[in-house]
Amino acid sequence: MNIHKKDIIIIGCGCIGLSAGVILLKTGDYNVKIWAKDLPPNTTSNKAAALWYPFLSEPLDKVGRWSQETMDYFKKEIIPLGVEKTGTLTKKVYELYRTPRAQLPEWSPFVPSFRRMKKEEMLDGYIDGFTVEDGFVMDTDQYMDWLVESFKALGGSIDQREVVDIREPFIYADIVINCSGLGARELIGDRLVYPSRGQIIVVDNTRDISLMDEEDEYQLGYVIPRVHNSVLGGTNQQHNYNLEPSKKDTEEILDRVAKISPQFERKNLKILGEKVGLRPSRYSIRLENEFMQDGRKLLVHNYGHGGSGFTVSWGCALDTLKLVRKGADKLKTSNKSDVPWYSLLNKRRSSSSCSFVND
Ligand SMILES: Cc1cc2nc3c(=O)[nH]c(=O)nc-3n(C[C@H](O)[C@H](O)[C@H](O)COP(=O)(O)OP(=O)(O)OC[C@H]3O[C@@H](n4cnc5c(N)ncnc54)[C@H](O)[C@@H]3O)c2cc1C
Ligand SMILES: CC(C)CC(=O)C(=O)O
Repeated sequence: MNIHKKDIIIIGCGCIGLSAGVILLKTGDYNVKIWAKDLPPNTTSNKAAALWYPFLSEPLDKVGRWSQETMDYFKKEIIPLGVEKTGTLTKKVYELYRTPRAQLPEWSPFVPSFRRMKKEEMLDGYIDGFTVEDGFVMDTDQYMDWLVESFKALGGSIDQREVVDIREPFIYADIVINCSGLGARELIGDRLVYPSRGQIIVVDNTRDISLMDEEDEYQLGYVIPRVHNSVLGGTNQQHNYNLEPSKKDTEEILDRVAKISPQFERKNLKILGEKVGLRPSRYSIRLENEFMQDGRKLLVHNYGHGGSGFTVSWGCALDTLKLVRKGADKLKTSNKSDVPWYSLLNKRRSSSSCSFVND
């Protein structure tokens, strides 16, 4: 531990916490520890498809910028390392519609390669669609393992521990980054974050393009070919905490992808497994500073990424670094005469729970 560097504790070891940790460590200015209740492969992140595609996350202008910054980061820092190392493949992304779409996705101006699909690219039964020529897809477990390895190689350390009181990590560090995903509901009492249950089916590899029929944002039909297998999806069931795969959902997903193209009919597929994850949904991704203990401690919130955690991860990590730099300069130094803050713990417990500021 280098005493000239500021200590930072990140709560959360999903794609958001790990990406933030890598960016902070790359500056050389911080000692960074991750504290997390669940580690890969037992995080929501590990249940993702995962495709670069902004989905179920707001605000769309910021999601557009974060998605483009993430795409740039993947192109410069991850794709060149090779698919064997990171499990990441560049992938054309197609979104198909059976009805005409007047409205382009609001994030599209931020993605130069975004365009409407040409007639000749359409599949039977579809009359409109969009494509992103330079998207990418990750074999999620392999990518998460690479993220953990990268974080540790930069000097980061990971403690598997649950944080019951948000004030606890501040005993050890003046700066804490809250990347707790859905856990923010309990950790800081943010009832605005809620689960959107997603179920996927892992199958033997299919044809080499990503296809999504998003006619209905709750009953999704998508096929995402990855390095070692393909993912079929999906569901979007709000406020549903069930982590067990549902037979009914599997059947309905198989029916939906069969409608995309006959090649995805059940008889042509070999099912390898099913996964369920609870997307940390929120009306708006929370990425902001909160000063604690009379301005002596800095809590940076980075949670609520819904269906886009991987798609915005590096853009949000770069903004987290900006927030840390901005916030650290404003921190009041604790002087000796101060009452040690943890002696307020009991007093504090009798007052209202941790408040949080809406965006
Ligand atoms: C089926 C499915 C498919 C998806 N597909 C895609 C996709 O194709 N592309 C895409 O971009 N996104 C996709 N997503 C969304 C993506 O998975 C999420 O947005 C992302 O995983 C959120 O990352 P996170 O790090 O915030 O959360 P998580 O991965 O849930 O990590 C949260 C971490 O915080 C820890 N934690 C929480 N509370 C506490 C506490 N009190 N104390 C200590 N630790 C705590 C947890 O243990 C965990 O380590 C998909 C999601 C699902 C479910
Ligand atoms: C292909 C994507 C729409 C999948 C996704 O982001 C999700 O299911 O959350």
